[in-house]
Amino acid sequence: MSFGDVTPAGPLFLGLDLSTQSLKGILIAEDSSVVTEHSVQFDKDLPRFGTTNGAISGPAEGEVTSPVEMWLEAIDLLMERMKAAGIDLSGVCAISGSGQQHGSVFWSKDAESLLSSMDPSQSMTSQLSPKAFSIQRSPIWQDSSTTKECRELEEAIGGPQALADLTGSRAYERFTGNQILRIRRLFPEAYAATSRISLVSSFIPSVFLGAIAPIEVSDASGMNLMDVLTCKWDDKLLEICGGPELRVKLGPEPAPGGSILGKIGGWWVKRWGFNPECIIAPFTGDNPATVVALSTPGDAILSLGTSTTLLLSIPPSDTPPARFTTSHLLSHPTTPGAQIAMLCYKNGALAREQVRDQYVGKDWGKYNECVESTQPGSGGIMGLYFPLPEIIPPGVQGDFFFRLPTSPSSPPSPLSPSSIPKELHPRLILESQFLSIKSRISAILPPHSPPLHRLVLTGGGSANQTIRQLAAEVFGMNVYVPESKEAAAIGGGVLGRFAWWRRERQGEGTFEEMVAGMVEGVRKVAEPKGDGSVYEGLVEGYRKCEEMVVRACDA
Ligand SMILES: Nc1ncnc2c1ncn2[C@@H]1O[C@H](COP(=O)(O)OP(=O)(O)O)[C@@H](O)[C@H]1O
Ligand SMILES: O=C(CO)[C@@H](O)[C@H](O)COP(=O)(O)O
Repeated sequence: MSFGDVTPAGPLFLGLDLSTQSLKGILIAEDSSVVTEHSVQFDKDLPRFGTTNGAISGPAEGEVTSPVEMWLEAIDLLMERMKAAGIDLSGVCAISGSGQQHGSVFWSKDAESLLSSMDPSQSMTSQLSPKAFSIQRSPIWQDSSTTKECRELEEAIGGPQALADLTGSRAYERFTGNQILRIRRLFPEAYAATSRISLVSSFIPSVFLGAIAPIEVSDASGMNLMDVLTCKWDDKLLEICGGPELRVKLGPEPAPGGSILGKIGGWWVKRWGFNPECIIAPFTGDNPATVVALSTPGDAILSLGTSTTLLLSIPPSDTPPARFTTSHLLSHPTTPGAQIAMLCYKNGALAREQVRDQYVGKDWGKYNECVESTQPGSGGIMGLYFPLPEIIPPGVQGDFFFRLPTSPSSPPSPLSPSSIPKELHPRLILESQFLSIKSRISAILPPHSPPLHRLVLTGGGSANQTIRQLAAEVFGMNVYVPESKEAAAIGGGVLGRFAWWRRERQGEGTFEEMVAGMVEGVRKVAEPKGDGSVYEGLVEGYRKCEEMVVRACDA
């Protein structure tokens, strides 16, 4: 939806989400209602980069990158599309947003001068790329090439639990500190030529500011470089991953959400008609931004984008929450002392899409018919699908099928893929993906937490009513969705609004005070039928199948 040459009066806030497959731009009003949405799909709209679902695999084993020039060109194109839709950007008071987590951008020594002197008659892409970057293809979260670096980091810091206690996570291949360690080892010249390193979430505000922005606290939690409780860089981790020069390359200590990084650069005012008083606030990771947009105490948020990600808000407490080697704890983007518990799966929407294409054709309608024509529990068959090396459980890859035993003391029996009826696969992947999450939720909830009472879905897959209904059945919760499935971009708009709202109050006020009394922007779309006993009874069976998959992959 977009307005012609009439843009609503009143302050507007632009939220951007630079995710794996696309760049989304959402304009929201002061009450966080959506005014207009636009997007750029990387594969379809920018085919010259040759990405598949926004990424390039290889050449090294496990290597997955995205061209930074593609991200720049997507921003240029998004602005063109918003202008063509008649959006008057002079009403935008603040810009913030989100980026896919863990991805890294390596700026060259010419970057700052190039950023600060862009000619409004030229595109950003033509002026910044490739000269502003010492590495042209940015490692992203789907990369799994840094297992060796992960083990080195854990050993140097005292083991996976010690690293999780310090940073909120054990070492993960996609986490930026391990990516930096690998780049420093394999491409020392490029590393030496790097003046600054950004996350995707600090890369975007840099181009709006015309200067390199600091990394934001919540997204910094996805690097294995920051103390998750103090929100400061940890010198020992920096030394291990990037040497004595890394602190300079990372810039200042991570910036909290709701702060003001500066005003928009002159290039944006002259080329696109932004108000010179428009402020730029720190962007955050797409998942923390989703929490900003949707989180209400007692809600579980499930993002069904390229990654499947479960998010739980953890309020401030006198005792820091436990950290685990099987999940993530992130600092909260807007509330000091609060955190976010996160489970993240690499085989999310693309795995579901692959099952759709392989067994029912490129048609979500047919996919849904298969789900609805098969029974809950799939007649005792379990299917686990990991086309990419998975994060949870770590390192497993391939498709695995089992028949659950009738006796709880017996193990599941492996089945051959050829024995599985084609029409069962759409249900099998949804049930196993959701059962994996269901089997882990209670472990990541802080002790004495109130029971979760709602599941809020977002991301591309949340548009699918069949998936919504199956989620309600598996989790035994009422399912809600926001006005737009682009919660990360909306969260970005809300972050910009928060920075603007605080400036209006001379820097005073909390995020909770700002959102208090706001209309909740979610609606109920599904509720569980029956007593949910089918899926409660399948959790242990799922766990046994997963254990067999881990053993088979370790063999
Ligand atoms: N009707 C649908 N049913 C299930 N999945 C869908 C549907 N529509 C889109 N998707 C999935 O949504 C994914 C894109 O989600 P999105 O949240 O935009 O991704 P990201 O933000 O990670 O780039 C696609 O990979 C696609 O498979
Ligand atoms: O790695 C993670 C979180 O740890 C992923 O959630 C990325 O942040 C990608 O996000 P999407 O493209 O799936 O939105």
